Amino acid sequence: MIKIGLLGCGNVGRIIATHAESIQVIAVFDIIPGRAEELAALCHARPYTDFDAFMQEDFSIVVEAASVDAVRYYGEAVLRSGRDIVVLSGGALADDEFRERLVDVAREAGRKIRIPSGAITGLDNLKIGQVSPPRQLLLRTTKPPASLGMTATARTEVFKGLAHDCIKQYPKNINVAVALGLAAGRDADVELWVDPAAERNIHEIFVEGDFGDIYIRVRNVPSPDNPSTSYMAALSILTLLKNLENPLVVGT
Ligand SMILES: NC(=O)C1=CN([C@@H]2O[C@H](COP(=O)(O)OP(=O)(O)OC[C@H]3O[C@@H](n4cnc5c(N)ncnc54)[C@H](OP(=O)(O)O)[C@@H]3O)[C@@H](O)[C@H]2O)C=CC1
Ligand SMILES: O=C([O-])CC(=O)C(=O)O
Repeated sequence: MIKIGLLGCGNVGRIIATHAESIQVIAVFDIIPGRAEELAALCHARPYTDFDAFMQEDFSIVVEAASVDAVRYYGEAVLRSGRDIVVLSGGALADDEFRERLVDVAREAGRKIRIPSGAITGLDNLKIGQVSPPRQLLLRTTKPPASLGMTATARTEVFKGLAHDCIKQYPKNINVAVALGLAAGRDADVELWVDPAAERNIHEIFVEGDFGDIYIRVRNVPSPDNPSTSYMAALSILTLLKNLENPLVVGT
């Protein structure tokens, strides 16, 4: 069974801890002591609020479900310790300098940085963009206003521009756009909308290239404890972990 260290004991952390069937959560880390203790009790792990102490535990992979800042603070140390890292807050990698350094560290350490598909689908074959760059790569995301901590009486566009700029303004809401760009090999265009009539987090992906064109619409159920995070994101991590040691690899 894969032994994991869980970095972040919020909404996604809780779902992972309560569905840990093909994995063993050894240790959990959060800046808030009560959250770490509560989650540790759920999955019989040990709780930590001190990162260095957390890293002394016996796990082979760290699952980050915390924040863009957490990836920046701890990503390098995880890789240098000889562990892989699953990064859900992939927005951290929108910063070219940081991403290149992290990839260099991973290469030197012989480890992997794994970006799950998270709250969208289609990342597998969007990687064809690395071979044949797409002419269009657009993510249109629509969320209930409360997800972004705002109120609105009508459908409103709150951001239009590039993913690497959008993530600076909305680090808890648009990690998906950065993942999309990392897969396709170019920064994605983003439209971020709030809609008081929206009951789901909707991600629409538009791609056009030499291969033809793609339209994907994902209508995600918000997570029980954090409406800005779709439930699919936690399922995506659980699936990634379940397949880590499977010799049969499906998808590009
Ligand atoms: N790529 C994708 O498709 C998706 C990415 N995400 C991202 O995944 C992450 C986790 O989501 P979710 O579980 O819903 O978020 P939550 O806010 O519910 O949980 C995150 C937890 O991590 C803690 N935390 C934040 N920063 C640090 C840090 N530096 N060190 C230790 N603990 C920290 C938070 O504490 P505090 O509350 O005090 O900040 C909180 O307890 C978010 O960044 C989210 O944006 C989510 C969905 C999809
Ligand atoms: O990408 C993110 O940060 C979160 C998101 O949009 C979702 O969960 O639907």
